[in-house]
Amino acid sequence: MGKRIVVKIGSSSLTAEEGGLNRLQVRFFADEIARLHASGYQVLLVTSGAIAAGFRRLGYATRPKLVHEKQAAAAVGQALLMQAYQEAFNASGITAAQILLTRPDFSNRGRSQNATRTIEELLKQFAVPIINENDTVAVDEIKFGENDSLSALVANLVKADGLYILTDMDGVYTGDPRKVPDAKRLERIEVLSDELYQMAGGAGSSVGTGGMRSKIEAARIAMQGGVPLFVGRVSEPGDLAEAVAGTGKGTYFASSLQSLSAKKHWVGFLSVPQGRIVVDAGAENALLNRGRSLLPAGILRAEGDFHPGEVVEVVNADGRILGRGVTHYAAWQITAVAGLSSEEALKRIEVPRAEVIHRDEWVGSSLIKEASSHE
Ligand SMILES: Nc1ncnc2c1ncn2[C@@H]1O[C@H](COP(=O)(O)OP(=O)(O)O)[C@@H](O)[C@H]1O
Ligand SMILES: N[C@@H](CCC(=O)OP(=O)(O)O)C(=O)O
Repeated sequence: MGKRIVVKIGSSSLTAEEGGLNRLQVRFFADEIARLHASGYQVLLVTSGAIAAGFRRLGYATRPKLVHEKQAAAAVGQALLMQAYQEAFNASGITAAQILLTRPDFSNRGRSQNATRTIEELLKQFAVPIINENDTVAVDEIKFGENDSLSALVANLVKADGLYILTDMDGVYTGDPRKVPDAKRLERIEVLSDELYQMAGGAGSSVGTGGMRSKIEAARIAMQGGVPLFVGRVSEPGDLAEAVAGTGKGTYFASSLQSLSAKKHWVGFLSVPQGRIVVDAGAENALLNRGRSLLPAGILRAEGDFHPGEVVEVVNADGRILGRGVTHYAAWQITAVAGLSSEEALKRIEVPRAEVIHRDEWVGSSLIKEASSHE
Protein backbone atom coordinates (compact mmCIF):
# COMPACT_ATOMS: atom_id res chain seq x y z
CA MET A 1 0.00 0.00 0.00
CA GLY A 2 1.17 3.54 -0.73
CA LYS A 3 1.54 6.72 1.19
CA ARG A 4 -1.88 8.29 1.50
CA ILE A 5 -4.07 6.50 4.01
CA VAL A 6 -7.39 6.91 5.75
CA VAL A 7 -7.64 5.61 9.32
CA LYS A 8 -11.10 5.11 10.84
CA ILE A 9 -11.49 4.76 14.60
CA GLY A 10 -14.81 3.52 15.97
CA SER A 11 -16.64 4.68 19.08
CA SER A 12 -15.91 1.34 20.72
CA SER A 13 -12.17 2.10 20.63
CA LEU A 14 -12.45 5.61 22.09
CA THR A 15 -15.21 5.55 24.66
CA ALA A 16 -16.56 3.40 27.45
CA GLU A 17 -20.00 1.74 27.51
CA GLU A 18 -21.06 4.14 30.26
CA GLY A 19 -20.12 7.11 28.06
CA GLY A 20 -17.34 9.68 28.15
CA LEU A 21 -14.14 9.94 26.20
CA ASN A 22 -11.11 7.82 26.97
CA ARG A 23 -8.38 10.45 26.60
CA LEU A 24 -5.62 7.89 26.97
CA GLN A 25 -6.97 6.06 23.95
CA VAL A 26 -7.20 9.30 21.95
CA ARG A 27 -3.58 10.00 22.84
CA PHE A 28 -2.57 6.46 21.91
CA PHE A 29 -4.14 6.64 18.43
CA ALA A 30 -2.77 10.15 17.83
CA ASP A 31 0.72 8.83 18.65
CA GLU A 32 0.24 5.90 16.27
CA ILE A 33 -0.75 8.29 13.49
CA ALA A 34 2.07 10.71 14.34
CA ARG A 35 4.56 7.88 13.87
CA LEU A 36 3.36 7.30 10.31
CA HIS A 37 3.11 11.03 9.64
CA ALA A 38 6.76 11.42 10.65
CA SER A 39 7.78 8.81 8.11
CA GLY A 40 6.09 10.68 5.28
CA TYR A 41 2.53 9.32 5.23
CA GLN A 42 -0.39 11.60 4.54
CA VAL A 43 -3.00 10.50 7.06
CA LEU A 44 -6.69 11.36 7.16
CA LEU A 45 -8.53 10.35 10.30
CA VAL A 46 -12.23 9.47 10.31
CA THR A 47 -13.32 9.34 13.92
CA SER A 48 -16.54 8.35 15.63
CA GLY A 49 -17.24 8.93 19.28
CA ALA A 50 -19.03 12.28 19.41
CA ILE A 51 -22.33 10.89 20.69
CA ALA A 52 -20.67 8.48 23.11
CA ALA A 53 -18.33 11.22 24.38
CA GLY A 54 -21.13 13.73 24.91
CA PHE A 55 -24.24 11.99 26.22
CA ARG A 56 -23.26 11.75 29.88
CA ARG A 57 -22.09 15.35 30.03
CA LEU A 58 -25.53 16.34 28.78
CA GLY A 59 -27.27 14.38 31.52
CA TYR A 60 -28.37 11.17 29.76
CA ALA A 61 -27.70 7.97 31.74
CA THR A 62 -27.21 5.82 28.64
CA ARG A 63 -26.52 6.43 24.95
CA PRO A 64 -29.70 8.16 23.72
CA LYS A 65 -31.90 6.51 21.09
CA LEU A 66 -33.95 9.44 19.75
CA VAL A 67 -32.44 11.33 16.84
CA HIS A 68 -32.62 14.81 18.38
CA GLU A 69 -31.09 13.53 21.61
CA LYS A 70 -28.23 11.89 19.70
CA GLN A 71 -27.73 15.12 17.78
CA ALA A 72 -27.58 17.13 21.00
CA ALA A 73 -25.11 14.62 22.50
CA ALA A 74 -22.98 14.83 19.35
CA ALA A 75 -22.92 18.62 19.54
CA VAL A 76 -21.37 18.37 23.00
CA GLY A 77 -19.19 15.37 22.26
CA GLN A 78 -17.73 16.57 18.95
CA ALA A 79 -16.16 19.56 20.71
CA LEU A 80 -14.75 17.32 23.44
CA LEU A 81 -13.45 14.90 20.83
CA MET A 82 -11.69 17.60 18.84
CA GLN A 83 -10.26 19.18 21.95
CA ALA A 84 -8.74 15.84 22.92
CA TYR A 85 -7.32 15.26 19.43
CA GLN A 86 -5.93 18.81 19.23
CA GLU A 87 -4.08 18.30 22.49
CA ALA A 88 -2.85 14.85 21.55
CA PHE A 89 -1.60 15.86 18.08
CA ASN A 90 -0.08 19.08 19.40
CA ALA A 91 2.21 16.96 21.53
CA SER A 92 3.73 15.63 18.29
CA GLY A 93 3.77 19.05 16.62
CA ILE A 94 0.92 18.09 14.25
CA THR A 95 -1.88 20.47 13.34
CA ALA A 96 -5.29 18.83 13.46
CA ALA A 97 -8.19 20.11 11.34
CA GLN A 98 -11.89 19.36 11.77
CA ILE A 99 -14.07 18.41 8.79
CA LEU A 100 -17.73 17.51 9.26
CA LEU A 101 -19.47 15.91 6.28
CA THR A 102 -22.90 14.60 5.34
CA ARG A 103 -23.99 12.31 2.51
CA PRO A 104 -24.90 15.11 0.04
CA ASP A 105 -21.31 16.32 0.33
CA PHE A 106 -20.43 13.20 -1.66
CA SER A 107 -23.45 12.98 -3.96
CA ASN A 108 -23.20 16.60 -5.12
CA ARG A 109 -20.21 16.89 -7.39
CA GLY A 110 -19.62 20.58 -6.63
CA ARG A 111 -19.63 19.99 -2.89
CA SER A 112 -17.40 16.93 -3.13
CA GLN A 113 -14.93 18.91 -5.22
CA ASN A 114 -14.91 21.66 -2.58
CA ALA A 115 -14.28 19.12 0.16
CA THR A 116 -11.47 17.55 -1.88
CA ARG A 117 -9.80 20.91 -2.45
CA THR A 118 -9.87 21.71 1.25
CA ILE A 119 -8.51 18.29 2.18
CA GLU A 120 -5.74 18.52 -0.44
CA GLU A 121 -4.69 21.90 0.94
CA LEU A 122 -4.62 20.61 4.51
CA LEU A 123 -2.49 17.64 3.48
CA LYS A 124 -0.17 19.93 1.54
CA GLN A 125 0.32 21.90 4.76
CA PHE A 126 1.06 18.64 6.65
CA ALA A 127 -2.10 18.85 8.75
CA VAL A 128 -4.17 15.82 9.73
CA PRO A 129 -7.81 16.23 8.64
CA ILE A 130 -10.11 14.77 11.31
CA ILE A 131 -13.44 13.83 9.81
CA ASN A 132 -16.79 12.90 11.33
CA GLU A 133 -20.36 12.96 10.15
CA ASN A 134 -22.04 16.30 10.77
CA ASP A 135 -24.45 14.67 13.20
CA THR A 136 -26.33 17.79 14.25
CA VAL A 137 -27.65 18.45 10.74
CA ALA A 138 -27.82 14.96 9.20
CA VAL A 139 -31.49 13.94 9.06
CA ASP A 140 -32.57 10.31 9.13
CA GLU A 141 -33.02 9.71 5.40
CA ILE A 142 -29.49 10.76 4.53
CA LYS A 143 -27.66 9.76 7.66
CA PHE A 144 -24.70 7.38 7.64
CA GLY A 145 -25.24 6.71 11.37
CA GLU A 146 -22.03 4.73 11.50
CA ASN A 147 -18.74 5.99 10.14
CA ASP A 148 -17.58 2.91 8.21
CA SER A 149 -19.28 3.88 4.94
CA LEU A 150 -18.25 7.48 5.46
CA SER A 151 -14.61 6.43 5.77
CA ALA A 152 -14.81 4.39 2.55
CA LEU A 153 -16.30 7.33 0.66
CA VAL A 154 -13.57 9.58 2.03
CA ALA A 155 -10.93 7.04 0.94
CA ASN A 156 -12.37 7.01 -2.58
CA LEU A 157 -12.69 10.78 -2.66
CA VAL A 158 -9.02 11.38 -1.86
CA LYS A 159 -7.86 8.34 -3.87
CA ALA A 160 -6.25 6.84 -0.79
CA ASP A 161 -3.75 4.02 -1.08
CA GLY A 162 -5.35 2.20 1.81
CA LEU A 163 -8.22 2.38 4.31
CA TYR A 164 -7.66 1.11 7.89
CA ILE A 165 -10.84 0.54 9.87
CA LEU A 166 -9.79 0.12 13.49
CA THR A 167 -12.21 -1.51 15.87
CA ASP A 168 -12.33 -3.58 19.07
CA MET A 169 -12.06 -6.91 17.21
CA ASP A 170 -8.91 -8.18 15.52
CA GLY A 171 -10.56 -8.77 12.16
CA VAL A 172 -13.57 -10.29 10.50
CA TYR A 173 -14.56 -13.73 11.80
CA THR A 174 -16.82 -16.42 10.39
CA GLY A 175 -19.36 -15.29 13.00
CA ASP A 176 -19.53 -12.65 15.76
CA PRO A 177 -16.91 -13.95 18.24
CA ARG A 178 -19.01 -12.57 21.11
CA LYS A 179 -21.72 -15.04 20.18
CA VAL A 180 -19.94 -17.76 18.22
CA PRO A 181 -16.92 -18.80 20.33
CA ASP A 182 -15.39 -21.09 17.70
CA ALA A 183 -15.60 -18.50 14.92
CA LYS A 184 -12.41 -18.32 12.80
CA ARG A 185 -10.65 -15.17 11.68
CA LEU A 186 -10.52 -14.50 7.94
CA GLU A 187 -7.00 -13.35 7.03
CA ARG A 188 -7.74 -12.13 3.53
CA ILE A 189 -10.92 -11.46 1.59
CA GLU A 190 -10.88 -11.19 -2.20
CA VAL A 191 -14.60 -11.35 -2.96
CA LEU A 192 -17.59 -10.13 -0.99
CA SER A 193 -19.80 -13.21 -1.08
CA ASP A 194 -23.37 -13.52 0.22
CA GLU A 195 -21.97 -15.91 2.81
CA LEU A 196 -19.70 -13.19 4.13
CA TYR A 197 -22.61 -10.79 4.54
CA GLN A 198 -24.39 -13.48 6.57
CA MET A 199 -21.37 -14.00 8.82
CA ALA A 200 -21.15 -10.32 9.67
CA GLY A 201 -23.27 -9.29 12.61
CA GLY A 202 -24.25 -6.00 14.27
CA ALA A 203 -22.43 -3.86 16.82
CA GLY A 204 -20.57 -5.50 19.67
CA SER A 205 -21.19 -2.91 22.37
CA SER A 206 -23.75 -0.29 23.27
CA VAL A 207 -21.48 2.49 21.96
CA GLY A 208 -20.65 0.89 18.58
CA THR A 209 -23.20 1.31 15.83
CA GLY A 210 -22.67 -0.54 12.58
CA GLY A 211 -20.90 -3.73 13.69
CA MET A 212 -19.12 -5.89 11.15
CA ARG A 213 -22.01 -5.56 8.72
CA SER A 214 -21.28 -1.90 8.06
CA LYS A 215 -17.57 -2.68 7.74
CA ILE A 216 -18.32 -5.16 4.95
CA GLU A 217 -20.45 -2.50 3.31
CA ALA A 218 -17.51 -0.10 3.62
CA ALA A 219 -15.32 -2.77 2.03
CA ARG A 220 -17.69 -2.92 -0.93
CA ILE A 221 -17.46 0.84 -1.46
CA ALA A 222 -13.67 0.96 -1.04
CA MET A 223 -13.02 -2.09 -3.21
CA GLN A 224 -15.06 -0.58 -5.99
CA GLY A 225 -13.13 2.63 -5.66
CA GLY A 226 -9.90 0.63 -5.98
CA VAL A 227 -8.86 1.16 -2.34
CA PRO A 228 -7.52 -1.85 -0.38
CA LEU A 229 -8.82 -2.13 3.13
CA PHE A 230 -7.86 -3.46 6.56
CA VAL A 231 -10.30 -4.16 9.39
CA GLY A 232 -8.69 -4.95 12.70
CA ARG A 233 -7.36 -3.92 16.08
CA VAL A 234 -4.56 -1.54 16.96
CA SER A 235 -3.82 -1.80 20.68
CA GLU A 236 -0.04 -1.72 21.17
CA PRO A 237 2.46 0.94 20.06
CA GLY A 238 3.57 0.14 16.51
CA ASP A 239 0.41 -1.83 15.65
CA LEU A 240 -0.80 0.76 13.14
CA ALA A 241 2.55 0.74 11.35
CA GLU A 242 2.32 -3.05 11.23
CA ALA A 243 -1.18 -2.88 9.82
CA VAL A 244 0.09 -0.53 7.12
CA ALA A 245 3.04 -2.82 6.45
CA GLY A 246 0.63 -5.70 5.81
CA THR A 247 1.26 -7.66 9.01
CA GLY A 248 -1.46 -6.22 11.25
CA LYS A 249 -3.88 -7.96 13.60
CA GLY A 250 -6.85 -8.10 11.30
CA THR A 251 -8.37 -8.91 7.94
CA TYR A 252 -7.15 -7.52 4.63
CA PHE A 253 -9.52 -6.93 1.72
CA ALA A 254 -8.16 -6.79 -1.83
CA SER A 255 -9.22 -3.84 -3.96
CA SER A 256 -11.34 -4.73 -6.94
CA LEU A 257 -9.18 -5.18 -10.03
CA GLN A 258 -11.84 -3.70 -12.23
CA SER A 259 -12.17 -0.56 -10.17
CA LEU A 260 -14.20 2.19 -11.75
CA SER A 261 -12.75 5.58 -12.56
CA ALA A 262 -13.52 8.19 -9.92
CA LYS A 263 -15.97 9.83 -12.32
CA LYS A 264 -17.83 6.58 -13.08
CA HIS A 265 -17.88 5.73 -9.40
CA TRP A 266 -19.55 9.04 -8.67
CA VAL A 267 -22.04 8.61 -11.52
CA GLY A 268 -22.94 5.05 -10.54
CA PHE A 269 -23.02 5.18 -6.78
CA LEU A 270 -23.10 8.70 -5.41
CA SER A 271 -25.04 10.88 -7.82
CA VAL A 272 -28.77 11.57 -7.63
CA PRO A 273 -30.38 11.40 -11.12
CA GLN A 274 -32.24 14.58 -12.08
CA GLY A 275 -34.43 13.16 -14.85
CA ARG A 276 -34.77 10.45 -17.49
CA ILE A 277 -33.97 9.88 -21.12
CA VAL A 278 -36.10 7.30 -22.93
CA VAL A 279 -34.26 5.48 -25.73
CA ASP A 280 -35.16 3.06 -28.55
CA ALA A 281 -33.98 -0.54 -28.97
CA GLY A 282 -31.00 0.44 -31.15
CA ALA A 283 -29.64 2.82 -28.52
CA GLU A 284 -30.28 0.22 -25.79
CA ASN A 285 -28.13 -2.28 -27.68
CA ALA A 286 -25.41 0.31 -28.37
CA LEU A 287 -25.19 1.27 -24.69
CA LEU A 288 -25.46 -2.18 -23.12
CA ASN A 289 -23.69 -4.43 -25.60
CA ARG A 290 -21.40 -2.32 -27.73
CA GLY A 291 -19.89 0.15 -25.26
CA ARG A 292 -21.08 3.12 -27.32
CA SER A 293 -22.05 6.65 -26.33
CA LEU A 294 -25.68 7.79 -26.51
CA LEU A 295 -26.49 9.87 -29.61
CA PRO A 296 -29.64 11.91 -30.36
CA ALA A 297 -30.72 9.43 -33.07
CA GLY A 298 -31.59 6.74 -30.50
CA ILE A 299 -33.56 9.00 -28.17
CA LEU A 300 -37.36 8.93 -27.96
CA ARG A 301 -37.87 11.68 -25.38
CA ALA A 302 -36.66 13.42 -22.22
CA GLU A 303 -38.58 13.32 -18.94
CA GLY A 304 -38.09 15.90 -16.19
CA ASP A 305 -36.20 19.16 -16.23
CA PHE A 306 -32.44 18.67 -16.19
CA HIS A 307 -29.40 20.63 -17.25
CA PRO A 308 -26.10 19.81 -18.96
CA GLY A 309 -23.63 18.20 -16.53
CA GLU A 310 -26.32 16.54 -14.42
CA VAL A 311 -26.82 12.80 -14.08
CA VAL A 312 -29.89 11.24 -15.67
CA GLU A 313 -31.33 7.75 -15.77
CA VAL A 314 -31.65 6.09 -19.15
CA VAL A 315 -34.69 3.83 -19.67
CA ASN A 316 -36.09 1.89 -22.63
CA ALA A 317 -39.62 2.30 -24.01
CA ASP A 318 -40.91 -0.28 -21.49
CA GLY A 319 -39.51 1.76 -18.63
CA ARG A 320 -36.66 -0.65 -17.80
CA ILE A 321 -33.71 1.23 -16.31
CA LEU A 322 -30.62 0.65 -18.44
CA GLY A 323 -28.15 2.75 -16.47
CA ARG A 324 -27.24 6.34 -15.80
CA GLY A 325 -24.82 8.90 -17.09
CA VAL A 326 -23.87 12.57 -17.30
CA THR A 327 -25.98 14.36 -19.90
CA HIS A 328 -24.41 17.01 -22.12
CA TYR A 329 -27.82 18.23 -23.23
CA ALA A 330 -30.53 20.01 -21.26
CA ALA A 331 -33.97 18.33 -21.30
CA TRP A 332 -35.33 20.98 -23.68
CA GLN A 333 -32.43 20.43 -26.09
CA ILE A 334 -33.16 16.70 -26.20
CA THR A 335 -36.81 17.45 -26.92
CA ALA A 336 -35.65 19.58 -29.86
CA VAL A 337 -33.42 16.91 -31.45
CA ALA A 338 -34.71 13.48 -30.31
CA GLY A 339 -34.46 10.99 -33.20
CA LEU A 340 -32.31 13.22 -35.43
CA SER A 341 -28.88 12.37 -36.84
CA SER A 342 -25.92 13.88 -34.98
CA GLU A 343 -25.22 16.19 -37.90
CA GLU A 344 -28.78 17.50 -37.98
CA ALA A 345 -28.86 17.87 -34.17
CA LEU A 346 -25.69 19.99 -34.13
CA LYS A 347 -27.24 22.32 -36.71
CA ARG A 348 -30.34 22.91 -34.61
CA ILE A 349 -28.96 23.44 -31.11
CA GLU A 350 -25.72 24.67 -29.63
CA VAL A 351 -24.01 21.84 -27.74
CA PRO A 352 -20.28 21.15 -27.40
CA ARG A 353 -20.51 17.67 -28.96
CA ALA A 354 -22.95 15.24 -30.51
CA GLU A 355 -22.85 12.62 -27.74
CA VAL A 356 -25.69 13.16 -25.30
CA ILE A 357 -24.02 10.81 -22.80
CA HIS A 358 -20.41 9.89 -23.40
CA ARG A 359 -19.51 6.25 -22.74
CA ASP A 360 -16.82 7.34 -20.23
CA GLU A 361 -19.55 8.96 -18.14
CA TRP A 362 -22.01 6.07 -18.32
CA VAL A 363 -22.59 3.23 -15.84
CA GLY A 364 -24.88 0.33 -16.81
CA SER A 365 -27.54 -0.78 -14.33
CA SER A 366 -26.17 -4.34 -14.10
CA LEU A 367 -23.09 -2.92 -12.38
CA ILE A 368 -25.13 -0.68 -10.09
CA LYS A 369 -27.46 -3.57 -9.18
CA GLU A 370 -24.64 -6.01 -8.58
CA ALA A 371 -23.08 -3.55 -6.18
CA SER A 372 -26.25 -2.65 -4.33
CA SER A 373 -27.83 -6.11 -4.15
CA HIS A 374 -26.52 -6.43 -0.61
CA GLU A 375 -27.85 -3.12 0.65
N1 LIG B 1 -18.28 -11.71 11.81
C1 LIG B 1 -17.81 -10.86 12.73
N2 LIG B 1 -16.47 -10.77 12.97
C2 LIG B 1 -15.99 -9.91 13.89
N3 LIG B 1 -16.77 -9.08 14.63
C3 LIG B 1 -18.12 -9.12 14.45
C4 LIG B 1 -18.69 -10.01 13.48
N4 LIG B 1 -20.03 -9.80 13.50
C5 LIG B 1 -20.29 -8.85 14.40
N5 LIG B 1 -19.15 -8.42 15.00
C6 LIG B 1 -19.11 -7.39 16.06
O1 LIG B 1 -18.70 -6.14 15.48
C7 LIG B 1 -18.14 -5.36 16.54
C8 LIG B 1 -17.36 -4.15 15.98
O2 LIG B 1 -18.26 -3.22 15.44
P1 LIG B 1 -18.79 -1.94 16.27
O3 LIG B 1 -19.30 -2.40 17.61
O4 LIG B 1 -19.73 -1.20 15.39
O5 LIG B 1 -17.46 -1.13 16.54
P2 LIG B 1 -16.89 0.29 16.05
O6 LIG B 1 -17.40 1.27 17.05
O7 LIG B 1 -15.42 0.07 16.14
O8 LIG B 1 -17.37 0.57 14.65
C9 LIG B 1 -17.30 -6.37 17.28
O9 LIG B 1 -17.08 -6.00 18.60
C10 LIG B 1 -18.10 -7.69 17.17
O10 LIG B 1 -18.82 -7.98 18.34
N1 LIG C 1 -20.92 10.20 14.03
C1 LIG C 1 -21.22 9.32 15.14
C2 LIG C 1 -20.79 7.92 14.80
C3 LIG C 1 -21.59 6.89 15.51
C4 LIG C 1 -20.87 5.52 15.70
O1 LIG C 1 -20.99 4.95 16.76
O2 LIG C 1 -20.10 5.02 14.69
P1 LIG C 1 -19.15 3.70 14.74
O3 LIG C 1 -18.38 3.69 16.00
O4 LIG C 1 -18.30 3.91 13.55
O5 LIG C 1 -20.02 2.48 14.60
C5 LIG C 1 -20.46 9.81 16.40
O6 LIG C 1 -19.42 10.47 16.26
O7 LIG C 1 -20.92 9.54 17.49
